[in-house]
Amino acid sequence: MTAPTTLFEKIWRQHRIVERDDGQALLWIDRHLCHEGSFHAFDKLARSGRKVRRPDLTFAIADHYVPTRDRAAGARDPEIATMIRLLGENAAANRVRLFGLDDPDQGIVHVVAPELGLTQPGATLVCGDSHTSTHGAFGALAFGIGASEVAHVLATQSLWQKRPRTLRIAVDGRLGAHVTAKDLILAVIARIGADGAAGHVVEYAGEAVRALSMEARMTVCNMTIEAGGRAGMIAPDDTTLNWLHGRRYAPKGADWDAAVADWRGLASDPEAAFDREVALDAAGIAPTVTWGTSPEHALPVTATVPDPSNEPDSGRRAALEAALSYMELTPGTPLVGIAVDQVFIGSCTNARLDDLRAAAAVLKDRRAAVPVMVVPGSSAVKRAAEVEGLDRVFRDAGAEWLESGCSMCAATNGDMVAPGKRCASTTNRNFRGRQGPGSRTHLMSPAMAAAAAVTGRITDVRELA
Ligand SMILES: CC(C)[C@H](C(=O)O)[C@@H](O)C(=O)O
Ligand code: SF4
Repeated sequence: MTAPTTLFEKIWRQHRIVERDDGQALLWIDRHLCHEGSFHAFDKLARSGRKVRRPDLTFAIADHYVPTRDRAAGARDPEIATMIRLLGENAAANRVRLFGLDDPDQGIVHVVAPELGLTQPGATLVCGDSHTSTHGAFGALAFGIGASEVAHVLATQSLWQKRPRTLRIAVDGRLGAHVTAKDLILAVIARIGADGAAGHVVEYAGEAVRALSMEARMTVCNMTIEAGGRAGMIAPDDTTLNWLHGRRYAPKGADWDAAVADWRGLASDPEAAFDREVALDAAGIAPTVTWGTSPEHALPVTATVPDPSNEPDSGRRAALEAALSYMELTPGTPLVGIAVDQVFIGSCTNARLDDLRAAAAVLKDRRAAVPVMVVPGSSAVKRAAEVEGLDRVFRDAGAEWLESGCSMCAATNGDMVAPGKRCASTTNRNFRGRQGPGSRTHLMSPAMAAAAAVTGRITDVRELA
């Protein structure tokens, strides 16, 4: 009898080329995704006279710098245009498949790779981007890496990694009406803290997680990094296999059957031990929004802005005070009713088809009271949404329907929230200045962001008449 093992351990062992006594292992990497930020690594590779070792396992996708308006004109800002051009040049020089600005499959790397079937159960997948944790939703071991690691993977298709610890987060019971994966993960982060999963690979389990769609699972795994986690993962099941079947890069025919036979074994054994376990009750989770400048500053929308004077630890008290002052909020103010200047529906967290459907369901036959940008997660999501008429719903509500990319999530392409303005956003980070210098961000689900659009205030979508 072999000892019971976790899903993480199974993938780790299958990819380990060597493991040293200090816990560092050299891992084989099945998929490497690159966006515009990878130019440093390509430079390093070129300077050492090397080429990409496995161009067939490397994919380049333009997302952070792409314009969301008037795309045919390209990026106007020369520095931004250079970033997009460099990705294309580096991909071409290394015979790497590029999904560039004009590609019908362009989109945010963490939306596009799953859509194309590049993300597969049991695989190791890396990208020079922290939200690579998204891909763990398929039962892959997927994590973000730094620039020198990107260069290492480009050159060798392998990577040294320190063995992480394991944390299982079990969410049992059922989520209530209008309570989504975004609320679930914000509630998790509020509970364990922005560094609560540091050094750990998180496996999400439990009835509420099993009930989530693939899109929703990606939302959960995406934000694992906001709890400091190395990676997030969910064991593959019928939901995963049904979603993946028939996608462009998914195995076909007999290869599919063989892959499925392997993937069916990818679950933590019932007796497998985790370094830590956390349990939550889904029924206790309300629509959740952030009030501060860290994703852990999240509360049920029915709550009030916290009072730092209740915090006994002086360091933490000062941090809360600073967050409130940046956000220009007063302790005790109900979250419901806080006026927002604009709404952003987009990002690798919440701009898949399901997310756009949820936002459109709220905006249907209503008008937005504030400016709203809707940026689909990929060009394919955009087309699919248009087939369903979601673009009409958004436009009729007065929202802008734009081209896919990271856009106002990190404001790298120039789409920004103006200083001092408050944005209800479906993104994953509410750091100071994240959506532009001086911007104020409230994270929430697509349905909640749509509700905020309708009233111009933070609104409990369950109460929207
Ligand atoms: C630019 C990129 C490296 C960065 C990340 O690592 O996540 C970005 O995608 C973000 O969301 O902040
Ligand atoms: S959408 Fe936002 S979080 Fe996702 S990769 Fe782009 S900038 Fe990062």
